Amino acid sequence: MTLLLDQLSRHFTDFAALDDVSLQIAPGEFLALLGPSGSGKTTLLRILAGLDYPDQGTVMQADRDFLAASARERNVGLVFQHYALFRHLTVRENVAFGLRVRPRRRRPPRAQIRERVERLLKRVQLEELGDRYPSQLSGGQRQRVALARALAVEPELLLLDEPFGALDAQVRVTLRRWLRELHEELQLTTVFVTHDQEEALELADRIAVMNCGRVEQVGTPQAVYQDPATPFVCEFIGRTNRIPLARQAQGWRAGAWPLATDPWGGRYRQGVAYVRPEHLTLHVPDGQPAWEARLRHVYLAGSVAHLDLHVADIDLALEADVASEDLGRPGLQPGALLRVAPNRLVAFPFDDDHGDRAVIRDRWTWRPPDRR
Ligand SMILES: Nc1ncnc2c1ncn2[C@@H]1O[C@H](COP(=O)(O)OP(=O)(O)OP(=O)(O)O)[C@@H](O)[C@H]1O
Repeated sequence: MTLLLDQLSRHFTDFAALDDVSLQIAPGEFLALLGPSGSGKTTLLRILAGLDYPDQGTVMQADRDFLAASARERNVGLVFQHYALFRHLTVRENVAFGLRVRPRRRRPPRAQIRERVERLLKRVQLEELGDRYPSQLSGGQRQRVALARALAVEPELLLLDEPFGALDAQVRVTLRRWLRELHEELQLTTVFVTHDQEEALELADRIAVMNCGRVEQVGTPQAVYQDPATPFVCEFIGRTNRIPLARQAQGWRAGAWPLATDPWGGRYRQGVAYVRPEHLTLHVPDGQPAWEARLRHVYLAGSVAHLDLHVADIDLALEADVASEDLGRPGLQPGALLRVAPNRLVAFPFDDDHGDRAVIRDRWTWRPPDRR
C-alpha cells in the first residue's frame, strides 16, 4: 500500500534534521535515501520505523495515520549498519526471535516458527550455519542473519540503514545484488539508506537525494544522473565539471565557448554549467567553438581513462573520460593541446540579488541539435 509522506519536519533544538520532506513510496518499490552524512536520512528512516516522531507533517497509508500506529503495529523490518544480533543466541534463535516474543495470541505455533526460520535461512543462503553464534560469522554473514531476522515477521515495509556500510567493497557488491534479487522475489517494499551513490544507482528503483534535511530530487537512477535538478545533485551524483558562465555583450559564454542562445531572456547576468566527464568532445574541428585545453595527466582506471585537462584562458581544470583503448590514438598524450567542447550540459542562472545562489526553477539543459 502506498505510503504518503507529507511535509515532514524534525527539529533538534533549533536545528532542522528534516525540513519539509514530502515523498511517496509505492508498494513493491525499492527506494534509496541517498545523501551526505548529516543530511537527515536516518532521521527519516527512524520516523518510518516508529523510533522517532516528526514535529510536523503526516505519513498516511491509504486512510490510516501511519504515525499514530506503534512501532509494532506498523509491521516493519529493520536492519542497521552494525549487526544488532543477540550474541548469546544462535543464528537460528536470532532469526526466530521476533516471532518468539510475540504475545501468545499472535505467536505462530512452534513447528511453524521452526519451518519459517529454516525457509529464511535457506533464502539467505545460511542453512548450514544455523547453530553458530554471531561471533563465528563473517560480517557479510551476520548482515544476512540480520536480514533474515527482519524478514521473519513478514514485514510490509523493510527499512535498511547502511546495512552493508561496515563491509569491504567486494562483499558489499555481492550482497547488494543479492538483496535486490531478494527484494524482487519477495515483492517487498524497501527503503534503503546509503551515502554510497554507486550502491543507490545500482540498487534502487528510485532515489531520493537528500541534503541538509531536504529532498533535493526524487527520480529513477537514470533521471538523477542524466537530469540532475539542482547544483547539489549535479555535484553529489557522479563526477562533473563546474564551469562558470557569464553574460557579456555578445551573449552567454564560458570562456571561449559561447552558448548559442540566452536561455533566460536577459533576466540574469551570472550562472554555472555542469558537464559530465563523458560529455566532453575532445577533438572539435577548427572553426567550431571550443576551449583550447592542455592535457596534463592521464589516469588509467581499468576500462576508462580519466584525462586531467587545463583551459588556460579561463584557468579552468576539466576532467574528461575516454575508453582506455582509445588512449593509443594520436593527440591523447600528456602535453597535447586539444580543442574541447561540451556535448551536453545542465546550467543554472544565479540570483542577481544573492551572489551565487542558483535559481533552481530556471534550470536549463542543452544538447546540440543532432544529439537530441
Ligand atoms: N537525537 C539527536 N539530537 C540532536 N541532533 C540530532 C539527533 N539525531 C540526529 N541529529 C542531527 O540531525 C542531523 C541529521 O542526522 P541523521 O542521522 O538523520 O543524518 P544521516 O543523513 O543519516 O547521516 P549519516 O549518514 O552520518 O548517518 C545531523 O546533523 C545530526 O547531528
